[in-house]
Amino acid sequence: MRIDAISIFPDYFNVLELSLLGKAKQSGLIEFQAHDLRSWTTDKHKTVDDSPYGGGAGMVMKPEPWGLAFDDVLTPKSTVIFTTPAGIPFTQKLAQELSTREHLVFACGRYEGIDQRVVENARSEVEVLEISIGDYVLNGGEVAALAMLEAITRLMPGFMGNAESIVEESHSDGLLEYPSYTKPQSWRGLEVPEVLLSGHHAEIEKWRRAQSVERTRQNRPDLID
Ligand SMILES: Nc1c(O)cccc1[N+](=O)[O-]
Repeated sequence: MRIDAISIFPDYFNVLELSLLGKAKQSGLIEFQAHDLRSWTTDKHKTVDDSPYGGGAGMVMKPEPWGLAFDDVLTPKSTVIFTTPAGIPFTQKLAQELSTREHLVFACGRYEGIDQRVVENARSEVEVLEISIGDYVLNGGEVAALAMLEAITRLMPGFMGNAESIVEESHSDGLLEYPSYTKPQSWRGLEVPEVLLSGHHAEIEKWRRAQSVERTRQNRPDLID
């Protein structure tokens, strides 16, 4: 998979070198490049924003630099992801779907967002998704892109050393993950649940399933229809 990220703060993505993603890049599983949107400005001040039509607070990202950036970066097989609070919810299911795409382009807005014509223009050429990671306010789309990048790339075949580890995770089966324990067996007077020491795999699976359902009921009743 090829992944590009376009931002006025491309250094945000340097952190990817530290993680498994760095190894995936080295192994050739993923090609990643972050781009500075200002590379596509044409004035000496490298202007990327202007005041909003219709008035209102803040500034809006101008369409021209984005259009020139997409002209250079997009291919017919690209999927453009605008990270925005106004987007569809990012879910494990969506991460799974996006993990099979050939080329992802993350468009990271700042200020009050990107001129909507940038989305419309891109949509006339390639697949475009406006995606949100949650109902809270960030200063820009870079952090959201990093979260999505991690959730998507770790699902790619060959990315995680132990493929099983991505099977039993929260949200992989619509439920939250069961609680986990490791050595020591007793810690500050707190014991590991007996069933986990029994070696009885059927009973352990039954207990874990019940724990997942109970944890989901407590923390995410919306996931249980
Ligand atoms: N929530 C938010 C934001 O405030 C700014 C950019 C992207 C997002 N998001 O993806 O959720």
